[in-house]
Amino acid sequence: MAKEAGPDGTRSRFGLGGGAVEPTRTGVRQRAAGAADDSAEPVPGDDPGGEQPDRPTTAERDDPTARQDDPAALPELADPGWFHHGATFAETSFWSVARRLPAIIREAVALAWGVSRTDTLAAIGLNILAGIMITFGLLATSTVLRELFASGPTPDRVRSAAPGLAVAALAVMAKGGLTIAAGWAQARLAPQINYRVELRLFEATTSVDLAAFDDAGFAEEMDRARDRGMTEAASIVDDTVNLITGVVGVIATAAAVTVIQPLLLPCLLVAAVPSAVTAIRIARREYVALLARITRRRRMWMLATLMANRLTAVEVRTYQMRGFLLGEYRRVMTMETAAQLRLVRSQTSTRVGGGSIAGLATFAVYAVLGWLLLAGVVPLAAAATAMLALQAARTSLGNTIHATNSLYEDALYYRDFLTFLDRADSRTRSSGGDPVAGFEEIRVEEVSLSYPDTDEPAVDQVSLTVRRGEVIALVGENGSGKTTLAKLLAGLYQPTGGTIRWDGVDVATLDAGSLGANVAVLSQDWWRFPFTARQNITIGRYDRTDEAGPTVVDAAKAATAHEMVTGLPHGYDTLLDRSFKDGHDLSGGQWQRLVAARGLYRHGQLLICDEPSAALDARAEHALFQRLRRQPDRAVVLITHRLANVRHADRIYVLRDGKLIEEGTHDQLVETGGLYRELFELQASGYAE
Ligand SMILES: Nc1ncnc2c1ncn2[C@@H]1O[C@H](COP(=O)(O)OP(=O)(O)OP(=O)(O)O)[C@@H](O)[C@H]1O
Repeated sequence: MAKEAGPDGTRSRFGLGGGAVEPTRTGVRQRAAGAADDSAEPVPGDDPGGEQPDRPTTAERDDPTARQDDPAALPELADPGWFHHGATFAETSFWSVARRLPAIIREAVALAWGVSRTDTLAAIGLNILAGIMITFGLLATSTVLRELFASGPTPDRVRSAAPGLAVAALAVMAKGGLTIAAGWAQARLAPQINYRVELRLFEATTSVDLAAFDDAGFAEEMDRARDRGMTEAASIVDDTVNLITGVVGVIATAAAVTVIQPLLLPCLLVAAVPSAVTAIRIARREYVALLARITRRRRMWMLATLMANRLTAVEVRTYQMRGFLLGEYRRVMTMETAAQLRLVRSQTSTRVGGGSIAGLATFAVYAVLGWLLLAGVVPLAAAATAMLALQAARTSLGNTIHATNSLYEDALYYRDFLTFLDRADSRTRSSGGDPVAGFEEIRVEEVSLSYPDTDEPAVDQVSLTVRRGEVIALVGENGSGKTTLAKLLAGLYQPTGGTIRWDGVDVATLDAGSLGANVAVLSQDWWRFPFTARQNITIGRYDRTDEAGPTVVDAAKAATAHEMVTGLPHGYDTLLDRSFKDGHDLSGGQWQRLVAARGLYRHGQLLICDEPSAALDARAEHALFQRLRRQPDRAVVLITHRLANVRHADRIYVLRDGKLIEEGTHDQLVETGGLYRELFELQASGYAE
């Protein structure tokens, strides 16, 4: 564990904290003085290079600045989330790899078969044929040597060796040609697999329930699947073909060796085992180390994105955050680099140990061969061919071990991808349920929602009614639950309590897709989609073919975006992304007009507007709210802190701490007195003064 001074010259926690540095079976862990012994916590398997996250002491947790200057002290990174992967450690032993290998190979072949049968057959079949050529070549070489070492005049010996020589040359040529053809098929598989797998990942990420994104574990798994898991699909197929090629090579040479001298076969195996064990240990360490470092790596990516991003560039400069961000980055990097150095050190010692044993084994093999030669058990020509065969076998064995090693390692990452897909599937609402064409009335009955890992519900037993043709408003202070309630109404979240009914039918029994098709949301957290202005408006109904709903221009006009868009260099076809050539950007308010146009173009029967005018100027805001007035064919749910805009709502619901505390028209609520009146008068007083 690194104990040296940090980049800013301060001493590490181990020098300052007064706690004991506690060696564990798996490395070194800090035990703070007076802190409870945490040795009861699970310490998974064999940790490469002592990869244990440091945990903050109670005092450090209470005072986040306590370890501020300490490069090894990153309390936020001490999240022991990776302990959840404890089971993985148990599954990475040598024997469990050996047991899992057939299943991995089956999976890889099925993956390849799924994208192209021809290429799969060619990649495997041609490599097997190439292997057979090795046996032919070796046996022909043996014949050639036997003829050459025979007694008689040289020209006669050469003449007798010529047919064998021709067969050996043909075998080499055939092997070369077959290997190239197999390589072509193998190379063709990779892009096809990548295409299939990437598509599968994004099909999953775009279909999971929104709630999954509130779960940090899910986000981490998604990052792991994207970062490594997804890209390993093509690798495991590649590794499998290489493994098959290697095994075929070993069998081919073993067959030749058996013909020459069967006693040499066990020697081959003895020489292979140490290398195989070493390679698998190294792969295992690498993977386990990555698991342990994943939180830190995500933190680094996040910081890297903040420092190299056009969207954050302004704030980074205006708040002069450069020093802070670089400091944070250095702190994480210091830990990350130390972890990598520890890994490299432990990998090297494993390699040294394994390499020495492998060297001894090879020496033993050559000694046995020499003894057989001296004892006259094998003639010279056979011994010479055996040397060649052993050399070829060693190469094939080396390739086999390398392929096994890569296959095993890549399969661990690929399993992350598969695990993520399973997790995503379990968090995706299954399609089905009754289709829904619209509604007359939506009833929210005693609905609650608690976010994961929170104590208080964000929405707490709320009941309300939205009817077609009405405008209702949700009002309340920050964090009172308005947006959460709106997301529940939009079907983006499933209530953790209570029921939402569309015309008396529980939405849980309705088809989620057709329910969503009736909803349009002008979200508070809108995104600047890097497409053209037209696409930015139509993206919410990109496949609309009928005349239902406004045209692009009508929607843009209603949102006071039309003139702004026509003023762009290419009008509606202007690309709104400055990071591409001819790309353009808009002001915050201009973007919000476009977002409003997007919502109006979508033409949902239920239109939810969450702070739709926060960035709009007075004229644009006025125009937008005129448009959001009562319309017979749809219901509008308005969320805004500008209470003047909700005066005309049919009903105003006032929320506090997730609970519904007031309900009525503007006049009724002002008349009754309460939070609404207080907030309204506060705003009105600003204008009156
Ligand atoms: N994704 C989330 N995960 C966990 N808690 C959340 C999440 N989103 C919101 N919350 C919490 O739920 C509560 C209600 O948040 P919500 O966004 O619904 O409030 P709001 O009334 O819309 O606030 P504002 O007026 O600031 O937009 C808050 O305490 C907030 O911290």
